[in-house]
Amino acid sequence: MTDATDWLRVVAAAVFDDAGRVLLARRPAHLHQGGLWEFPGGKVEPGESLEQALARELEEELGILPRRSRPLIRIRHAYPDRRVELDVWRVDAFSGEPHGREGQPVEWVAPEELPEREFPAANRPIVNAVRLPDRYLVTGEPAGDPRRFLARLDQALTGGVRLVQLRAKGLPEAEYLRLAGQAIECCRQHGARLLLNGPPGWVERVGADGVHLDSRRLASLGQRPLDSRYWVAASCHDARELARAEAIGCDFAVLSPVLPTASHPGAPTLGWGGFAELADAARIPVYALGGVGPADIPRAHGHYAQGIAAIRALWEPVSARS
Ligand SMILES: Nc1nc2c([nH]c(=O)n2[C@@H]2O[C@H](COP(=O)(O)OP(=O)(O)OP(=O)(O)O)[C@@H](O)[C@H]2O)c(=O)[nH]1
Ligand SMILES: [Mg+2]
Repeated sequence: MTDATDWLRVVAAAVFDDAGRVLLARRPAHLHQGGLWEFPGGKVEPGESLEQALARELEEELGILPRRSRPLIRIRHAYPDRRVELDVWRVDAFSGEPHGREGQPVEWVAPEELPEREFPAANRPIVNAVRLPDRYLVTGEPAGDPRRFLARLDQALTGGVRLVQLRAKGLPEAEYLRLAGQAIECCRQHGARLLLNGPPGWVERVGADGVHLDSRRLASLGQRPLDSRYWVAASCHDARELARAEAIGCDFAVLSPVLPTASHPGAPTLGWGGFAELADAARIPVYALGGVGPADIPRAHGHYAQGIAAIRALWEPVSARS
């Protein structure tokens, strides 16, 4: 028996196919959390590295060998009868043909359909991590002709951005809402999601995909402002704000500043070490923001981040990049 005070170390995998679907397995009815869907995986054995445990479990349960994998999220969850530390990896290439080697049903599922499945309680943040991309664009302030702003947005989306926060603190309400409508249309054309950095009530009015709460709104809310069909994200700067974002049921957070930025010279920064400590302890996916760009994505993944969030590094016109 496991000592009740111990954390049971588990590795699990979000295995993706070339069509972007993820592989689920159904837990046998007699096991812990039986009958629910899960990401294939199992207990780490003594002396095993996480990568070794991942390769062994995927071979035992699915008959595949991971060829390209990276950390996705680490979540600790206390069930009434056991406490698990789930190290979830994203597997983007593998050899072999996956099948339920232990007789368990397996199924390829599109990420957007995951919310309809029933998972163990620990899996809510994992499902969000699977559904979220590795970069989150925060728009620069619109200035002048909105057509220039929309052209830039289109350029970022063409470059692969799939999640956008419309941040335009300087615009009056009517102009913000008009721009939001146009930005949503632009995002739709690329299959991307748009979150409003504004009052949650605006989201349904313009048909956005969710809300991004700044620190002030996060502090003022006692509960999640929108239902689970929408994304709810929050800007955090320390453990207290992250705890608040989790407590009100946010889907993910952005934690900053990781590194010094041109917009806040001399401001104290977390550094990657400080970031990793907070992101690891968080129970929701966390993006790294502040002085980081797409080139930092692998490093972010090595520090418990979902990926990077950026204004400058994702928003500059391509021609202006060196
Ligand atoms: N594999 C997997 N386990 C999960 C998930 N979510 C979750 O809470 N768990 C919990 O993590 C633990 C995983 O153990 P497991 O039963 O898969 O272990 P295993 O493959 O080594 O099984 P075995 O001990 O029967 O050989 C269980 O307590 C399970 O409830 C998930 O998505 N995937
Ligand atoms: Mg298992």
